[in-house]
Amino acid sequence: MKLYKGLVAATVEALQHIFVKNRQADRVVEQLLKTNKKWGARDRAFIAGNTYEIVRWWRLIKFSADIERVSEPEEFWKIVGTWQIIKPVQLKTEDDGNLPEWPEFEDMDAVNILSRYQEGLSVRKVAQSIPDWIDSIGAEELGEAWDAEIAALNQQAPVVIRVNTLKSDVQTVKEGFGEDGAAEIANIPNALVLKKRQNVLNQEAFKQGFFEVQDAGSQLIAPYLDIQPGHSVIDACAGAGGKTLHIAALLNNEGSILAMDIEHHKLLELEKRAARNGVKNLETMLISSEKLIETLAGTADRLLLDVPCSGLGVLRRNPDSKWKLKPQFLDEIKKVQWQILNNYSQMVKPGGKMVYATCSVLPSESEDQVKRFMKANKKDWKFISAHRTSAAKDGTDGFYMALMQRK
Ligand SMILES: C[S@@+](CC[C@H](N)C(=O)[O-])C[C@H]1O[C@@H](n2cnc3c(N)ncnc32)[C@H](O)[C@@H]1O
Repeated sequence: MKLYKGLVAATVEALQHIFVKNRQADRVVEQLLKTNKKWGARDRAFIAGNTYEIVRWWRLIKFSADIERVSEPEEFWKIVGTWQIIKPVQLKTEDDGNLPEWPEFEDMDAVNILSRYQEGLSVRKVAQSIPDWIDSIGAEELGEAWDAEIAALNQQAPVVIRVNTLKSDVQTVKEGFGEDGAAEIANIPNALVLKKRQNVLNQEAFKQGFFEVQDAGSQLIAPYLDIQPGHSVIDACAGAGGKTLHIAALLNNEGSILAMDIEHHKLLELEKRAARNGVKNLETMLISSEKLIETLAGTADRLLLDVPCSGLGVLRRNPDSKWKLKPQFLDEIKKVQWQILNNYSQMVKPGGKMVYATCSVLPSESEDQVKRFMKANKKDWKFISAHRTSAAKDGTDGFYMALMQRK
C-alpha cells in the first residue's frame, strides 16, 4: 500500500501515546480513530494494523533500526519507516518495502536495516520481540515448549465470537455473516470464527446482544464450572463480564449470578453488557473489604475465580503488555492470586464446585497455585481436573482452568 503522510503521522502519534505516555494500545487506537471521522476503512485499517504490529515487533524493529531508546518524534518516524522496510519479509505481505522520499525518512538505509533484521532473527528474544526477563521466565517455566508458544503468541489472533443463546442461535448468527463469513469451531458449541477481519461492534446483531466477542479458549472456562440452570453462581473476579455473560447463557436465566470485582467501572460496564444480552438474574457487588467475602461463606453452588494475572496467555490481543509488564508486578500478582484462592473459596457450599482460571502460560500463576492450594486443603477440597489451552497447539489464547469440589 502506498504510504500517505497523514496516516504515518497518525501512527507515529499513536506510538508516542503508547510508549511515551504509557497508555494502553487498544484505547489509544480507539480514541484516535474516533476523533478522526474523515478516515475511510482502509485508512483506519492502516493505522490500527501498523500500530499493533509495530507494538508487537517493537524490539525487533528497534534492533533493525539500530535505535536503542525511542523518545523523540523523529525516532518514532524512523521506527515506522523501518517497519515498512521489514514488514514484507516479517509478515510475508506483498508490500514493496520502499520508502517515499520524505525528509523524515532521510538517511534510512534499507540494505543495512534488512541486514540487521536478519541478524536479529537469530536471537530468540529479539526475533520474538520480548524483554529479556519474559524470555528467561518463559524458558524456565515452559522449557522446550516456550519456542513454539511465544512464536504463536506473536501471531495476530482471529476474531472469534460467542453466540448468546439467551437471544439467538448459532445458525441465525452464522447466516447473518453471509455465506462463508463465519465458521463453527469443533467442540466449542457456540463459537464462530470470522473468515475476514471486521469491526463487529457496529453490527446490528451485536447491538441486539446476539453475540459477544470472546476467544475460543476463553469460551471453555464457564462450561468447565459444570453449571446447571437453577444454580447460584458467584463470579468473583468478573471484570467487565466476558465470562459472566457466558455463565448467564448457561444458566438460561434460571438461578442467580453474583458478579464481583474490586473495580467499580468494570461492574458498570458489565451491567450495560448484561442488559444488552438479556440477562435477568444478575447482581453486581463491589468488593470493598475481605469481610464481605466472609458474609457470603457457603452460598455458592459454583464459584469462578478468573484471577488477575500477567496476561502472558493473551499477548496476541494485547501485545503492549509485553512492554508494560514488570517482574515486580508478576511477584505481587501471584500473592493476590493466592490470597483470592485461599479466601474466596469459602464462598462455595459443601458439595459445590470452583474453577480457578488464568490467562497466563506460566505454571507459577496457574498449576503451581492450585497444587499449593490442594496440598494445604486436601481435607476440605477434592481436585477434579485441569485443562490448558495453547496458542501453539490449539490456535487459541493461552488459558488455564482447574476444577475443584468442596467436600
Ligand atoms: C482476568 S480479569 C477478569 C476478566 C473477566 N472475568 C472476563 O472474563 O472478562 C481479573 C479481574 O480481577 C479483578 N481483581 C483484582 N484483584 C481482585 C480481588 N482482590 N478480588 C476480586 N477481583 C479482583 C480485576 O479488577 C479484574 O477485573
